[in-house]
Amino acid sequence: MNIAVIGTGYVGLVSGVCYAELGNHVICVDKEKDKIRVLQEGGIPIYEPGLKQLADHNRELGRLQFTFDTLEAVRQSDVVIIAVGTPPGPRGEADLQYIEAAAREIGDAMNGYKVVVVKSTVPVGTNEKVQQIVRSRTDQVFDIASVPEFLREGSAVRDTLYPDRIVIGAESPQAVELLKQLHQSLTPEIIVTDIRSAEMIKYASNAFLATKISFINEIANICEKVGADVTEVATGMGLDHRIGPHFLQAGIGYGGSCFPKDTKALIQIAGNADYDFKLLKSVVEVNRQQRFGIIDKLIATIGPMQRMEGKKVGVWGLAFKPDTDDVREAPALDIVQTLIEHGAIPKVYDPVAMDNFRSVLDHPSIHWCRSALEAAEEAEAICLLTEWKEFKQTDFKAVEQVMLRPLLIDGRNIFGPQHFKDTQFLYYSVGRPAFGQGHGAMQTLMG
Ligand SMILES: NC(=O)c1ccc[n+]([C@@H]2O[C@H](COP(=O)([O-])OP(=O)(O)OC[C@H]3O[C@@H](n4cnc5c(N)ncnc54)[C@H](O)[C@@H]3O)[C@@H](O)[C@H]2O)c1
Ligand SMILES: O=c1ccn([C@@H]2O[C@H](COP(=O)(O)OP(=O)(O)O[C@H]3O[C@H](CO)[C@@H](O)[C@H](O)[C@H]3O)[C@@H](O)[C@H]2O)c(=O)[nH]1
Repeated sequence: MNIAVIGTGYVGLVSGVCYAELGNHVICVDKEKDKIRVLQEGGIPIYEPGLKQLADHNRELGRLQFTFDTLEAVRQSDVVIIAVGTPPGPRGEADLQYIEAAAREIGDAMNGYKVVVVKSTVPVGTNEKVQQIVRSRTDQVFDIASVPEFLREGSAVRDTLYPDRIVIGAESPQAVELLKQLHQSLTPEIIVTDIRSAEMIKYASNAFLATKISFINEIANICEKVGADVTEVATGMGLDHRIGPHFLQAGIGYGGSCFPKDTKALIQIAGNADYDFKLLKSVVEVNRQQRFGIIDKLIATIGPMQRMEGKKVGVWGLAFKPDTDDVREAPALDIVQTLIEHGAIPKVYDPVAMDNFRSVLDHPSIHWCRSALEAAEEAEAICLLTEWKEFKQTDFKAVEQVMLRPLLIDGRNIFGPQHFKDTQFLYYSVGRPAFGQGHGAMQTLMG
């Protein structure tokens, strides 16, 4: 099949590469010329494990191309996939300007029957809007379909090649048939729905996962007060098949380009339909507060924020999750900002997200470090915000030597007591008892 993908970001690029891997001819389009130039020269503009090898392989086979010429790409294709961004507008609603522009460009390029697929996450009714826009600019016959994307950054290639399910929202049997053919080798779990339900499945899935995270984070907060361990609680809950073990990892809450924006967009979608989505509003509020639990623990150990002036605090991890360079809505942005506001000196380190972080939050107080150890030097505390594998292998005896005070506040619960048994470390995490020297401090925290 000949496929054009409009928008070569995290979703468009991974999807394009994977569709090529299935044997299709794919041409990926983007407006950002620098991005396309990097891709045309054999590079990959994002950090995503396994993507470069797969892209190289398909480039060599001549099945994968990159262009900024939408007209040319659409004309060569039977299926046109829209994967542009749908960022949050001022009230949290999805901003559809990129979707609408892409629809206009596709309409202008139509030269025969095509299926136009919306893969971007869009509010219910958007596919109909795309259909109207394309229709208003061409007499050619075409069909529209919603095929929402469920990949996660950091495991995007695997998620795309081995998805739990494919959702096809379409009315036309011809479009359904073509899209079933395109996806049939990926999974037997292909569900065909009406377009509006497909659009809703995406938001409902993300909102549900976000709810699980905020739920376990509230349980963690209660565990801290009553002296229970949230990791034991989550294990015990997760063994019930009706609950399942996934997305019960307590910590500083969810970030990223999807959960924060999609939960707020669904609240707006509900509001526009005159429905007050109270549960989801609480999920968002719990998540907003959760990241500041790190700051509360710093205060409980180092002292009030007024006393943070000039104190160095190591920050391990800036990306919103490991194995990505994406910092969109990363908890680290709020935490580093709060440290700066109180006069502290954040010494930050991330294996891949340093440049992206600096492009969003640059400040003279921030020390940009080349290693986790450098970020720990002369620090009063380390805040671990992203569970990168390299942090799990830390030699804490070496880290202890370079810190002013061996204190680790782990926002992702990645360590156990054995990591600190031969050290002077005081260790805090989320929803678990403290280990090490400072049990007294934990009692203070628990009030
Ligand atoms: N990032 C994820 O993990 C993920 C997963 C599932 C779904 N989604 C959804 O997929 C969509 C895309 O997300 P993303 O993270 O890939 O966004 P992104 O910002 O990484 O990429 C979007 C790309 O579209 C390009 N673009 C915008 N208008 C264009 C146009 N008219 N023609 C060509 N290119 C254009 C931009 O330059 C950008 O490179 C969003 O709706 C998002 O909610 C994202
Ligand atoms: O138990 C958990 C699981 C995740 N997280 C956090 O939740 C956020 C999102 O993580 P994850 O879902 O793994 O990454 P995303 O790439 O944001 O993927 C989500 O958002 C995508 C965009 O819509 C969807 O396609 C995916 O299905 C959905 O999982 C990250 O900050 C994680 O640290 C937790 O705090 N606890």
